[in-house]
Amino acid sequence: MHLINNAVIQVPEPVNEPVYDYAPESKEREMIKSALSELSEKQLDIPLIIGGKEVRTGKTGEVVMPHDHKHLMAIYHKAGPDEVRLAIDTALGVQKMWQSYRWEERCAIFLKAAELLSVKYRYKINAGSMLSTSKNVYQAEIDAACELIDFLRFNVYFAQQIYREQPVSSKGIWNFVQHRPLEGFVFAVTPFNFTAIAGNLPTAPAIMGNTVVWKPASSCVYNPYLFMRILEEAGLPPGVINFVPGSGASVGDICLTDPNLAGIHFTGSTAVFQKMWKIIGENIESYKSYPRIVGETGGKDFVFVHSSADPDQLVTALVRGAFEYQGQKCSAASRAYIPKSLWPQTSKKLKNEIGRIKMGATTDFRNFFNAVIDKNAFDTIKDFIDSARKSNDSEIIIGGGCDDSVGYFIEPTVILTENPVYRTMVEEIFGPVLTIYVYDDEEFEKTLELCDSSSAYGLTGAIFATDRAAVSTALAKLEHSAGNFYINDKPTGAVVGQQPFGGGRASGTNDKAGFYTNLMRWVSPRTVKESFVPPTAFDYPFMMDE
Ligand SMILES: NC(=O)c1ccc[n+]([C@@H]2O[C@H](COP(=O)([O-])OP(=O)(O)OC[C@H]3O[C@@H](n4cnc5c(N)ncnc54)[C@H](O)[C@@H]3O)[C@@H](O)[C@H]2O)c1
Ligand SMILES: N[C@@H](CCC=O)C(=O)O
Repeated sequence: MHLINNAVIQVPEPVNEPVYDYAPESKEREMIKSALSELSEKQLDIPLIIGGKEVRTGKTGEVVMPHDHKHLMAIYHKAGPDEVRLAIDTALGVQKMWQSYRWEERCAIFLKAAELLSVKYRYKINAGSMLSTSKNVYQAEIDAACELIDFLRFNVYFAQQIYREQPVSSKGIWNFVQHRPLEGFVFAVTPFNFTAIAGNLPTAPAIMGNTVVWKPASSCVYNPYLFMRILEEAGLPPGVINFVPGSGASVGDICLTDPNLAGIHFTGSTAVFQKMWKIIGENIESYKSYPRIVGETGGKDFVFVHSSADPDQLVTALVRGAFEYQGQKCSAASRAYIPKSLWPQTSKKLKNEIGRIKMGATTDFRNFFNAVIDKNAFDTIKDFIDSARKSNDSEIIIGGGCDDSVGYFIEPTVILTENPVYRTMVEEIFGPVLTIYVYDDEEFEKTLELCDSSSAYGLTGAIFATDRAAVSTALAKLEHSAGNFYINDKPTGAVVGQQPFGGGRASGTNDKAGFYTNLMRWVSPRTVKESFVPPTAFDYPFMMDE
């Protein structure tokens, strides 16, 4: 029995989790160092978790440190068809049980998980992120600890907001809307680059009462597994979220063609999302209800500069926006439009600043810059750099070096092009490569139009200008170019509850992660009308005898 009765309960007002700075001599620095040593020394054997039970298939993959790829951190078991079917059946089997929980009771579990992350597991999850995905301590802190905590606390709050929003009732009747979970299971498919996103995609539907099959990215299994254990410790009943690492297509094809598929919650590349959507389209007659399709995908994020911009602010934003986490953020600045008048001082300062970046392992806290995620990413990014080196359209003006002998290291790289549709100006690279196009100052508006039309994506973008009219023009001309638009700020680093995140065009369905609009996708509202004193005859008054 799950009953909290005789109380209108309110979830705590969320505030963003404070970000620790890990300064030398600080307590948190000491704690993270000790978590790093502990995790470096131990090898995990990561099972699937289905219905709360560990499942080991013997078909395994490896988790290595990207900045030291000979260092094995874990092996993980991969799901085969039988395990995927078991995970689906389990999710379906516990649906009634999970839906019998009052929403406040569900929320308590996720609030507890947030608190566990904040106080008990903060250093462990950050160390996991630093070692298994090569994030420096600050990047790990803002993601694996703070953003994930924020997702949990804010989503619970938004769930309450959704449940509270009710229609009016006229005299003699009482109307209400019940936000039912979806019928069937939700398939959560998560990317490698954010522990927070990996944690949010299965938990957002679960907060709204759904049960989930969760497939983490093969290059990011370690932290999702740690988080799965935290959810269990927080009291998540077995089977509500089923953790099934494995190959994308082999897990995906079974889940996507199951008649009980109620929705997909995806973040990853545009190509994979489009493939999934096609499979759903091809099978549309077979589902019990129309699957909700929610996907946040790739980007070709821009920094657009007006001649009135402050060069110091601009260069800092370019360095952070393009090169934090080695450019492996969907929001990373990967193309910039700079007016001729500002180019000489901007290019000089950019070279100086990038020259100060230290690259290496995440365990050395002086390194701003670490490795890219894996061999595939290394090869793809290197290929873009090699082809830019050969092309007549482009010139590598900073960086370009690649070395995978110890870790997957690619230098922060800047390409200059005179061709505004050169491939690195329009295609997503997902690595530390920024391409710059220098335009004539008087062609500001024309170049804004070019920025808007030249790439298929619409995720993030920024305008740098001190002239207010220029800001207004950019806001208007670039209205559909970015779902997250920044004025005099880098295009990365959205904070849950402050800048709801997501983009349109080829960048996704723009349901905005960490906002009530996303949670609305995981419910199917039922409207109920009760008549207190129903009429007892059909006649209208005008039909009465005079
Ligand atoms: N818009 C956003 O909010 C956002 C956030 C983070 C990352 N991203 C995007 O994610 C990409 C990088 O992440 P990635 O390399 O993990 O992306 P990816 O598309 O390679 O993989 C994402 C997930 O899809 C799975 N997958 C692959 N093929 C599949 C298939 N056929 N069926 C089902 N699942 C399949 C993968 O195993 C992984 O779990 C970039 O394009 C980036 O822009 C977008
Ligand atoms: N929300 C993050 C990006 C997530 C994608 O990788 C940001 O705003 O930088």
